[in-house]
Amino acid sequence: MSVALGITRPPLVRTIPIDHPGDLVARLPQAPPYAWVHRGEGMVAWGEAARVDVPPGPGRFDWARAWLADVFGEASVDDGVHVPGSGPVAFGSFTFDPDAPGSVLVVPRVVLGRRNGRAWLTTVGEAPMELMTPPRGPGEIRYGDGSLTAPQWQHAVGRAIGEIRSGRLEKAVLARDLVATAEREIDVRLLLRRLADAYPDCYTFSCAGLVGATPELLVRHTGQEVESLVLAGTTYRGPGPAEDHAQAAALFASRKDRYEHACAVASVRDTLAPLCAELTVPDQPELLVLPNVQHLASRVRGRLADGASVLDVVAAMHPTAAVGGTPTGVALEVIRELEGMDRGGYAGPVGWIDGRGDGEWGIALRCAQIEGRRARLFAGCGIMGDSDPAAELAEAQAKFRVMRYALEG
Ligand SMILES: C=C(O[C@H]1C=CC=C(C(=O)O)[C@@H]1O)C(=O)O
Repeated sequence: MSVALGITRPPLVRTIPIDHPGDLVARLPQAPPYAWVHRGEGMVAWGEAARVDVPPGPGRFDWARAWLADVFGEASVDDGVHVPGSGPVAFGSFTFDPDAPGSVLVVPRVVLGRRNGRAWLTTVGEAPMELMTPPRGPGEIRYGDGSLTAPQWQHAVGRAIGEIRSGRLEKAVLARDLVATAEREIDVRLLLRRLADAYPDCYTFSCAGLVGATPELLVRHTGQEVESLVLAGTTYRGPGPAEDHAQAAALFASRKDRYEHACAVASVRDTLAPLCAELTVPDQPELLVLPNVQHLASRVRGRLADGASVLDVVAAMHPTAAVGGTPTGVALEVIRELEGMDRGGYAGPVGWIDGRGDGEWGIALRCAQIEGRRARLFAGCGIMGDSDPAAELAEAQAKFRVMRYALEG
């Protein structure tokens, strides 16, 4: 199963402390970038020491774990920093649908990281020379419908509402896609720059062409500690603080949004509880205010009962009700029946894992799959029995704003 590319064996993975790397995103050379950045900290990476397409199917996380054990296991590691993210690291993106192709793991050749003010540089084998050209804008962007037009999607939402009212399920998250075509090849570094600057409270990510700024942390794993930020229930930003406040108050008072949120929290609680010796789930959600929308948010914290890695936890948690629905199995059937598209990596787990099993994985939201001059943008909404299709469409448009801004500036 060994797939390391062009690296002498055993590959030497060396991590050294470094002084002030400055802005992480600004240090990316002209190579397909890997990134996980939150409030200026995290990691950026480039080059591919090893890469694998994870075979689709129900055993994909087990397969990924075995691959990682092989690749990390054969490395000779000299880690002078010893923090989560130092030493060998893999970035990964898993498709939403376990049966869809497109899940990938990559061990970059060079990683630049910063955590709690400490910075490091990891190299696998000889660090490649890379061009430090400034990113160029993509020029004019044209948008077209993806799998469904807006009216078709509203119709699908209406059908989901019918299924919910008939008692088949309680909640389904329906998404749609838009296709953007740029004048010139899209330089992902520019998108990362804009996302990290405009959405510092989100996790700006890039992995194998999947790029976005997600507010939803599926799981952070540090030693035995795990943390998840559950989001569901959305309203708009007002034009000023008073309107913002009124929108937020209406969100907290909305039965539909509170129940939608409760479903998402329950799905996370129920999957984490058997893995954890301790688990804290807040009674009430808090408010997460982002530049485009406001969300109901619950921070769930736990202490793992045994030595599960972050990927074990990801495998147990995906898909949460924030992107699938309740009950999960029926929601996935309804999504397949009504959405009319393959979600690809959208709403799937995206993040990184290190050799100790620590890592951070988000749910790939507010994102696009980039290929050359083309970007496929995704946005979805939690549908409940009392949802209004027009309001859900407007919510999806607000969520698209993140990637539209990344492309257009
Ligand atoms: C499915 C998405 O958002 C989820 C996360 C937060 C709030 C959501 C909502 O209110 O519908 C969704 O559950 C998306 O952004 O594509």
